[in-house]
Amino acid sequence: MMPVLPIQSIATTEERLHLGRLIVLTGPSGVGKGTLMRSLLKRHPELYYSVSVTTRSPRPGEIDGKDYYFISRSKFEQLLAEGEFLEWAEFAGNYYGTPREPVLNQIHFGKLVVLEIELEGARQIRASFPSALSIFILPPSFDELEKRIRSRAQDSEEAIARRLLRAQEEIKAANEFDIQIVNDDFETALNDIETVLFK
Ligand SMILES: Nc1nc2c(ncn2[C@@H]2O[C@H](COP(=O)(O)OP(=O)(O)O)[C@@H](O)[C@H]2O)c(=O)[nH]1
Ligand SMILES: Nc1ncnc2c1ncn2[C@@H]1O[C@H](COP(=O)(O)OP(=O)(O)O)[C@@H](O)[C@H]1O
Repeated sequence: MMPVLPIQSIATTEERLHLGRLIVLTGPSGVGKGTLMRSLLKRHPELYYSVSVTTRSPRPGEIDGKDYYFISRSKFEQLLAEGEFLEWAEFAGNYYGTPREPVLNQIHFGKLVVLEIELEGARQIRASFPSALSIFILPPSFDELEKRIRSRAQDSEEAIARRLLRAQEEIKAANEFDIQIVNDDFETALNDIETVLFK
């Protein structure tokens, strides 16, 4: 049997990353990142989706440990101080972060790891891991983006307004990322992502 070594003793963070691949999916809130991600995972169960930590309250139907790890602000700040996040950001009044170790371990074992994160976090990943592949999802129009956020009907009017304001800024950053995909027709966008990842 192969001896099981702690990952930390095998390689540095950057060396570990070169053994697998890190994919970043970003774009404004409501553009369809989560829906695309769920379909992608159904079609490709071999992908590893990194479950984020957040201080936002769970929405109806969301499951702790599956959609997010829901934690308090003070716990988040403690984890942050302990260096437990690969990246993190404050978005619409809440903290979000990617747990470091599970992601690095999966990459080390050769998995394709996918992060679905907002702009600031995506920028941090680009800066710390230049070998990561980043995909920016664009809406067909701003009006359509607003419709999608409203149709979800799970956020307060204030939260919707904050997301829309932020979305305008985020869309301007699309060109910073390796690939831009417009999520107009859902199947087409999903196929485009698959082409980037697997072909
Ligand atoms: N930086 C960062 N952003 C995250 C993380 N997890 C989720 N997000 C982003 O935070 C934003 C808000 O997420 P959420 O509250 O679930 O709302 P929704 O994506 O609009 O449904 C989205 O743009 C997510 O992609 C994370 O770990 N780090
Ligand atoms: N291509 C599409 N056409 C129409 N509606 C879409 C499309 N993609 C996603 N949606 C819808 O838009 C809303 C926001 O999608 P969601 O995945 O929650 O976005 P995000 O994770 O980027 O915030 C959902 O109601 C979803 O069903």
